[in-house]
Amino acid sequence: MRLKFTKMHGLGNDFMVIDGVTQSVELSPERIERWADRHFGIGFDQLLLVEPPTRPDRDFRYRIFNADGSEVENCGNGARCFARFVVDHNLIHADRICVETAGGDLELIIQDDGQVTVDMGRPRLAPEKIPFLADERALLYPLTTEDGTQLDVAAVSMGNPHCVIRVDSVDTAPVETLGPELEEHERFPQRVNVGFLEVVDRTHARLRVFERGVGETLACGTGACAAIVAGHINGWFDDRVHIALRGGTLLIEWPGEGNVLMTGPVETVFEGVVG
Ligand SMILES: N[C@@H](CCC[C@H](N)C(=O)O)C(=O)O
Repeated sequence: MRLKFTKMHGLGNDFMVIDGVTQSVELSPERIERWADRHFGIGFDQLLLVEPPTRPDRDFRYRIFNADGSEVENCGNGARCFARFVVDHNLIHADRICVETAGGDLELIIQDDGQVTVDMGRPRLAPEKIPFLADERALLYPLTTEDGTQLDVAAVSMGNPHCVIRVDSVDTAPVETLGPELEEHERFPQRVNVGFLEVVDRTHARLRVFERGVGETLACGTGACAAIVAGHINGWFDDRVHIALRGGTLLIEWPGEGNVLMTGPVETVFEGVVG
């Protein structure tokens, strides 16, 4: 099987993007894990697969696989790359693209300056929708770590699950230790992406994310949306927030209800063929 792919990134969160509309694609978790390897493979955080839609009101089906081979529901930085990819590969001629994902529908809007805005849909806050084990919905939940420390965390689904912890500084946040521990915490039955959020002021934030199935990445789009939603419901943010991730900055807009909008850049790195 010789397969054409494109290497892309959104703020350093990098992707192998495959056109599954004009090519027949056979994937397995082992093959994805091998390709994701940064020494023996192509190297990426997620593999994005473009497929024909299963519904007439959608342009494409957008599938996402983490570097560990697991298929997941949503990827925000990937959605921006997806929009650029389908236009550059002449799979569609439009600047507004509707896609279905396992985590819900998204609308992708290509701006005149090349940035892409993604309508990420509504955040889900009910514990059973995340999923998160809790008796009732709360703004912050007490969560006990292995060493008995009690943290206050927010739990948000942007189609995929996120745990958000407010920290004084992302520079000293225990991402490498607490990230993997909370990713597997028993109260998140489908594992979770763990965000460490520093509130700079009401319109600026900093964030590091330990992603489920990958490890710490340079940026996480759904993680940025989840962090701003968590901060907004707790009264820390206004409706438009610039959020700085390790690889660059996203604009997140959410007025406290309805859909979350995320705007940011996209880069194509190279085209390749894998055998
Ligand atoms: N990098 C992504 C999120 C990718 C999926 C995530 N690791 C998960 O397992 O849910 C983004 O930009 O949103």
